[in-house]
Amino acid sequence: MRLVLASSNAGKLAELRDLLGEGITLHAQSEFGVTDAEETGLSFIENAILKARHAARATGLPALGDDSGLCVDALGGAPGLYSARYAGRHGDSDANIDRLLRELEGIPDADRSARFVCVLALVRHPEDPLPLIAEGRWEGRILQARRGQHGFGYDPVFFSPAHGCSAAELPPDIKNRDSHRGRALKALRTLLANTPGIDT
Ligand SMILES: O=P(O)(O)OP(=O)(O)OP(=O)(O)OC[C@H]1O[C@@H](n2cnc3c(O)ncnc32)[C@H](O)[C@@H]1O
Ligand SMILES: [Mg+2]
Repeated sequence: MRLVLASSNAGKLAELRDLLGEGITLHAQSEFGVTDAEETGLSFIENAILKARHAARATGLPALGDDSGLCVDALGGAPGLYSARYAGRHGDSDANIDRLLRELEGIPDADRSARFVCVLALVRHPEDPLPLIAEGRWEGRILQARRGQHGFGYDPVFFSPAHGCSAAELPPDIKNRDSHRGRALKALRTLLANTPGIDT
């Protein structure tokens, strides 16, 4: 199955390519010159569907949208949907992390709980009335300072109690097994296996 990934995030593309494996050939939307969709949704689900439909329309291929983000309890769930542009410039992870650490200054570890959320939406064509939707979450807390070199985005400040380290200290295969994206993709694979008419 050929699929276009409705994302311009290289970190996501690398992880989803590893996770999808051989059955599915994943094309980055940039290969078709597709520009980013306007993320006007008020939920991760709406944005994931909107991105997938946009890429399916532009390429004529089935499309996979990934809308994800970091939700911090002490910030009422922020940065959430706005994780990519939390500091004002889209995709500037360093500035985003700096702002996050500033907002949490003085907050003790016990009150820095957070979770990563990833929603995947697969549409067979732009008007698909039944997109396949899968969600994954990863519970953790925000560190006081960056740790680790792996991954992307907020990984250096996301501490996973289940692993005893930050997401950026995890080797890619362990992160892919246990992360919000890994969990969402596992759920999507189950949906795909039980959906007639989609060959993977
Ligand atoms: O919309 P697309 O083109 O997919 O790319 P994007 O980077 O804008 O992606 P989102 O709108 O879904 O925003 C996701 C934000 O959450 C962050 N994020 C998502 N998954 C992450 C992960 O596994 N590790 C660290 N940060 C992550 C990422 O850095 C972005 O800042
Ligand atoms: Mg985005």
